[in-house]
Amino acid sequence: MKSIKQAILDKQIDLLFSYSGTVVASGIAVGCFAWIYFSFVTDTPWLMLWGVSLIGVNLARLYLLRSFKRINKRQAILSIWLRRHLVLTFFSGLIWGLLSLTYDPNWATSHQVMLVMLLTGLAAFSITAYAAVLEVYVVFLIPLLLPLELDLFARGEIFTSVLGMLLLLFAIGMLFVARRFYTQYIESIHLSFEHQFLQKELLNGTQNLESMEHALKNAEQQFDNVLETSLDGYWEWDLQKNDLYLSPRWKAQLGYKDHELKSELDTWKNLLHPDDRNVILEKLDNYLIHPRGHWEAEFRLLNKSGGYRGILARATPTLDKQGKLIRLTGVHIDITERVKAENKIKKLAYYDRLTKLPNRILFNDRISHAISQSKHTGLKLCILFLDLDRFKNINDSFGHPAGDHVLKMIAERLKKVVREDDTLARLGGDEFAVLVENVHHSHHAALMAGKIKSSFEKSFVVGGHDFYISGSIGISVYPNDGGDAASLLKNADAAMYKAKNIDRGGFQFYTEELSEKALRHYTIESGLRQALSKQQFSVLYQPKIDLSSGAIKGAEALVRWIHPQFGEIPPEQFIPIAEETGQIRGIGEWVLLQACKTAQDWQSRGLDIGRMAVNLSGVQLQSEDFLETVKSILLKTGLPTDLLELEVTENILMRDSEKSINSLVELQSMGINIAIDDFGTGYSSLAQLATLPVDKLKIDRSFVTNICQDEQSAEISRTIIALGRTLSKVVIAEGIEYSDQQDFLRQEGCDEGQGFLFSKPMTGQQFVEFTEHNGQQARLTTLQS
Ligand SMILES: Nc1nc2c(ncn2[C@@H]2O[C@H](COP(=O)(O)O[C@H]3[C@@H](O)[C@H](n4cnc5c(=O)[nH]c(N)nc54)O[C@@H]3COP(=O)(O)O)[C@@H](O)[C@H]2O)c(=O)[nH]1
Repeated sequence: MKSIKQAILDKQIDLLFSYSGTVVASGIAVGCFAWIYFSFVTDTPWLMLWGVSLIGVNLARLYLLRSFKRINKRQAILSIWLRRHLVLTFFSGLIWGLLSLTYDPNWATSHQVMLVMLLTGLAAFSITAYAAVLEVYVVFLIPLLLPLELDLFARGEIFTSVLGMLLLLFAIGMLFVARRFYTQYIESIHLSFEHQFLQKELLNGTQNLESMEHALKNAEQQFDNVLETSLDGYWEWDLQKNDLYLSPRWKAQLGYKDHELKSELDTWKNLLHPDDRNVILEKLDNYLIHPRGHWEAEFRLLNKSGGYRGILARATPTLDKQGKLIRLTGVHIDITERVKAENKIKKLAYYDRLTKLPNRILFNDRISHAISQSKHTGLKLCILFLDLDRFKNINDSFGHPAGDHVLKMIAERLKKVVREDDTLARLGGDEFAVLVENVHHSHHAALMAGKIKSSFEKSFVVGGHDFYISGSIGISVYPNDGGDAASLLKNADAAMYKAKNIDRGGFQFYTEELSEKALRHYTIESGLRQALSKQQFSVLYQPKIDLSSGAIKGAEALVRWIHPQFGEIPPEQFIPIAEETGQIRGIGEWVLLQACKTAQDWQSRGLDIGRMAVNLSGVQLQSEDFLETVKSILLKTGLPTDLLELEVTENILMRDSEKSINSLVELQSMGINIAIDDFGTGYSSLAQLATLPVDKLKIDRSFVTNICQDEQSAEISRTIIALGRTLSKVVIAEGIEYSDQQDFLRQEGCDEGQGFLFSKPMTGQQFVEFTEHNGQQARLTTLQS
C-alpha cells in the first residue's frame, strides 16, 4: 500500500509523461525550423553539431516516453523515471540554451528577435507540460535561458543589458506562473483522490446498507421462526402504556391455551409461587428504577395442573433518548428439569446417602451461618460430637448391611431428640453431630447430651439381634471454644475422646488442655502412615515362664513405635488408631515377619525358647489374604508351624464371625497354637469356648493385678484355671509383677506366667542374653518361692 505522498508524486510523474509527448514533438519540429532558419543566417559549423544534438536528445526523450507508457505503473518505482526525465529535460533545455552561442550582435534585428522569441516561446510553452513537477520545469528553464542571459550581460551594452534584464524578469515571471500551475496540479490531484475515496466509500456504504437490510430481513425471519418453534415463552411489556403481551407459547408453558390467560401483569404476579413473590417483585421494582443491563430472575410459576414450573426470565430493556426505560422484552425459559437436577446434586453433595441427614460439608456450612447469626443475637451455640462406642464390632460381626441398618435407626432416634431448629448431621462412619443454636447457657447442651444418652437405652433390633449401643459425646461452645466451624468441631471431637476414655457412653465439655490430646491423636494417625516405610517400628520380646519349673516356655512379640516427635508411643495408643485406619494390616504383617525371623534365628542358634507368640488384630483376621500372608511368612522364614502362637482377644472371637473362626480353624490345623488374650473380659460361655479353635487361655492382667487383694479377681482367675483344665487348654496369667501373685497362680494350677516379675519386654539380643545368663536364675527364683 503506497503512502498518500507517494501516490501524489506518482500521479505528478504520470501527468508529466503524458504531457511531455506534445512538447517533444513540437520541440523536434521547432528545432528543425530553427536549424534551417539559422543555417541561412550563419555559416558556423557549430550549428550542425547543435542540430544533431537537439534531434538526438529529443529522440532519446521519445524513447523514454514510449518506454514509460509500457511499464506497469502500479508496480514500477516511478521516481526512477522522473530522474531519467529530469536528465533528458536538462539536456534538452541546455541544447536549446546553447543555440544562443550562434548569436551575433551584427545580425539583423529580425534574427535577434527570432532567437529571443524562440527561446522565450519555448520557456512559456513548456510550462503546461513540465509544471506538474516543478523541478522539471526549473531544470529546463535555467539551461534554456542562462547562456543567452550571460551573453547579453557580458556584452555590456545598454541595449543588451536592458534585454538581459527583461529576459531575467521574464524568467522570474515564468517561474511564478509555473508554480501556480504546479499548485493547481497538486490541488486537482488531491481532489481526484478525494473523489475516488468518496466514490469507494459510497460504494461500500451502499453495499453495507444492502447487506444490513438483508441481515435484518433474516433476523426478522429467524425471530418469527424462534417464536413459532421455541419452547421459550416470549413477553413484551410496554411500560408507557403498561401493556403486557404474553405469547401463546408463554401460556402453553404453564399448560394454558392462549385465550385462557389474560395478557396482563397481574396474571404473572398471581401465578408466582408465594415464597418467591416478594423477592421477585422487589427485584423487578429495583430494576425498573435502575435499569442497568439485562433483567434476569429465577422463580416458580403455578401451572394449570396445580404444580409449579421452574422459570428463568431474561429481559432486554429499551430506553428512550433520555435514558428512561420504556419497554422490556423477554423470554421465559422452563428450567424445571434443571432445578430438579440441581436439587438432586445438592442432596448428593450435602446430604448423607444412608441416613439422609446433612453431611459434614453442610454441617460446617450451618455452623458458619449460625456463628454469624450468633454475632448479632449475642447468644451461644453448641456442637455435640457423638461417636458410637464399639460400633465397628457390629460391622465386623454382623456385616455392613446390619451396621447400616443400625445407623439408620440411630439417625431416626436422634431426630426425635433434637429440636426442629437444631441441625443433626452424620459426619461419616459412626460419627454424628448436633448443632444447637440460640443457647442462653451451655447447660442446655448437657441436657441435650443427656437426652441422646437416654435415647440409646433401648436396644436396636436388627435381624433378630438386640444391639445395645452407647455413644460418647464431646461438646464445644461458641464463642468460648472456637471462633469458626473447624475449631469448634475439632474441639468437640477432642472432648469426645475424653468422654471415650473416662466416661464411655457419657459426655464431656471441651477444655483447653484437651486440644493437645486431640492434636496428638491426629499426629499419631498421620505419623502412622509413614512409620513403616521410615522404619520407626521395632519388636520387643517378653518371656513366658513355666510356673512349676521356671523354664522359658515361649516369648511374646510386642511392637514398639518410636515417634520422631513424641518418642516411644505405647501400642495401646496407636494400635486402636491403626485398626481404625486399616494400617494394622501392614504393621501386623511386619511384626509377624520379624517375630518369625527372630524365632527361626534362635532355633538355628540352638536356643530352644518354645513358641513365639504374636498378637493378632481382628482387622487382620478379617482380611481376605490373611491366611496366605501367614503361610508365606512361615515359608519365607522357615519357622516350623508348631513354634508359632497367635494371640487373639476374647472380644474378637466372641464376635462370632464365621470368617474369623474358619481362619483360626485352618491356622490351628496347620499346627499353629491359638491363644485367647485378655481372657475374662469378654462374655464367652462355656459352650462357645468348647467349640472355638483355641489352645490357650490368657488370664487378663486386670485380674492378676488384684488377685491377692480382691476376692472377685481371685475367684475369676480360679474359674479360668479350672475352665482350662476342664477343656484341656493351657492357662497362662499375664501381668505378674509380684511373687505372691505368682505363688497364688501356681498353687491354683496355672500353667504359665508372664510379667515384669520375670522380665520386661526386651530386644532380641537382650532376650538371648536373658535366656543364657538369667534363665537359670529365673527358674531358681520360681522354684524357691
Ligand atoms: N495387634 C497387636 N497388638 C499388640 C502388638 N504389640 C502389642 N500389642 C498390644 O498392645 C497392648 C499393649 O502392649 P504393651 O504396651 O506392649 O504391653 C504389653 C506388656 O508390656 C505388658 N505387660 C507384661 N507384663 C506386665 C506386667 O507385669 N505389668 C504391666 N503393667 N504390664 C505388663 O502387657 C502387654 C502385653 O499384653 P498382652 O498382649 O495382652 O499379653 C496389648 O494389648 C498388646 O496385646 C502387636 O504387634 N499387634
